[in-house]
Amino acid sequence: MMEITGTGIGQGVAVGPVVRMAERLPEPVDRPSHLDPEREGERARGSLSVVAAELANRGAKAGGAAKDVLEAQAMMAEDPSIIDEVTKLLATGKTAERAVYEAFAAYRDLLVGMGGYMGERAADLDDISQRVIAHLLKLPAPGVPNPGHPFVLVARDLAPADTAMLDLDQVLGLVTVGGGPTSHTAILAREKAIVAVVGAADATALADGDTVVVDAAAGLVVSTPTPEQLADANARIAERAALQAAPVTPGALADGTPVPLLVNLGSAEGAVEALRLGAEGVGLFRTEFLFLDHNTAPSVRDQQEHYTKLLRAFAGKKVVVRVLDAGADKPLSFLNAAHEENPALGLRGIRALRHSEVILREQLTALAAADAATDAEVWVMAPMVATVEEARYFSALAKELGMRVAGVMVETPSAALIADRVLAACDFASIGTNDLTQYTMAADRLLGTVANLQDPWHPAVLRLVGDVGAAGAELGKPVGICGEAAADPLLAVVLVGLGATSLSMSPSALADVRASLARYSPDDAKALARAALAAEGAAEAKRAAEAAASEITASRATAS
Ligand SMILES: C=C(OP(=O)(O)O)C(=O)O
Ligand SMILES: [Mg+2]
Repeated sequence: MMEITGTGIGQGVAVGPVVRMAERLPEPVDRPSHLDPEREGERARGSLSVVAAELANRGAKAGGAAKDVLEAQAMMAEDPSIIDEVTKLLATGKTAERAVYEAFAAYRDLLVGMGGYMGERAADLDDISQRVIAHLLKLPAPGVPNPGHPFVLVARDLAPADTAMLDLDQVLGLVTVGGGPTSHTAILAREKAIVAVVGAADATALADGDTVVVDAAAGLVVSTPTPEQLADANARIAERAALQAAPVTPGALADGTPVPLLVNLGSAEGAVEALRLGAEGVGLFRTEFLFLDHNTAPSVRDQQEHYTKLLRAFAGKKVVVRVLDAGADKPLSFLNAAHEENPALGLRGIRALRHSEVILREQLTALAAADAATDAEVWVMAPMVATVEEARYFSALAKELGMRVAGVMVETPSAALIADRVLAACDFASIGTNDLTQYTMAADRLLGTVANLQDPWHPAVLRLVGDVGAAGAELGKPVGICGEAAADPLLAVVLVGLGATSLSMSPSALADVRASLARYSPDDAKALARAALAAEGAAEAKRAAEAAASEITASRATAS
């Protein structure tokens, strides 16, 4: 038995055999081959066609959009001009591995030079090149493995594209060595309800085939568990399944005070599942995920189409759309391609949009058009606001372009500290606890090494949330929470006690948070908030809230 600690994502538990993600291959050494070019040519062509067949096969199995992508990749692997280039390189005495590497690299540079749609295919070529070289070297193909049975994926880290493509029938759980709790890998894992532990530095010790229990609620990975641990994990899996099957009701405290439960979405695709789980609307639509792999600004028409699809799905419900949040962990080259030493403190969010106002205007125009054509209640908000002047600027522009309700995200300590003035300049605030924690604690949300500091339970963060809540109550303006903190069932109650009027989270967290809110009255929530606020640190705040919660439950048990 071995226990590995990390940051758990969500409350789930998974049990299964480990399959490790193969590391990226090193560049093949440029040394003369000891085979003749004909023999090397046979090796290269053989591996190219095996990889092409594999990709086509995977495409056929996957269906949908993945099928088109994989089939296009399969064709690239057997492109005659690539094979010609490889043959030419082999004639100079290179090995098949090196020739494949160089031919794909040259083709890749050509595509990058063309830019636009062609440029975007460069990463696909890298992937093929890696696969062919792996086949030549008889090594496992890099990327997400496909062992043909359900497994727990262990990886150094996962690209957002890899996370987005995971086959959830096969991947029971995810353990990454790197990554913080609010990295986008973690956010996507949460959105897809993958049981995950990230920032598990010692996960490098896990080997293929080891049975592990991934306990996200405890932030633990247990390898070769005891029979008792296994039985306990399986019982918890069954318990959670029962909770997920409980009836979906609107979010409310024990006395019936409504706390609307909204969802964070990155694309319209998640709408059906979110509604099934009881989403009362969308509290954060992250528009940048639609455009992360584009290197030009999306057209107004394309955007309008995306937004219309989303708004239609949520007809009659509130949908809060965030304008593009580029920079730092969400790079968008068309908004800011400049190198920055500290991108989290750089030209990002509303700052980048102001710098390229035409992109912001186009986005608001597309959104207003989608709003006019549908029946959802659309609110729009700006990310990374740090000044009252930015709030005023955004609100005025949004209204000028036809939006009815415009607000800001409170993600910087400055916006929280003068929330009364920020809120006076717009219609609502939505607290992004991921960035607010990053900036309050001065701890990069992408860095596993400082993950222990990225804890929204920290009383410094909670105090800022309380300040925003108080300003909202004073001005009669809504204060939502859309950072991952809202997905923690007990912290959600604390946030309501601090003045949050709605909570937005990944759909997979709705059932846990709904059940938790229903256990406490508004006064209870305030008591939990007071207990957490008075603590010394994050861990103490959590323990204080847990103690206050137990007391409330105990006093209720004696009263009844
Ligand atoms: C919700 C937030 O925005 P994102 O995670 O997309 O930066 C946040 O910062 O809490
Ligand atoms: Mg943010």
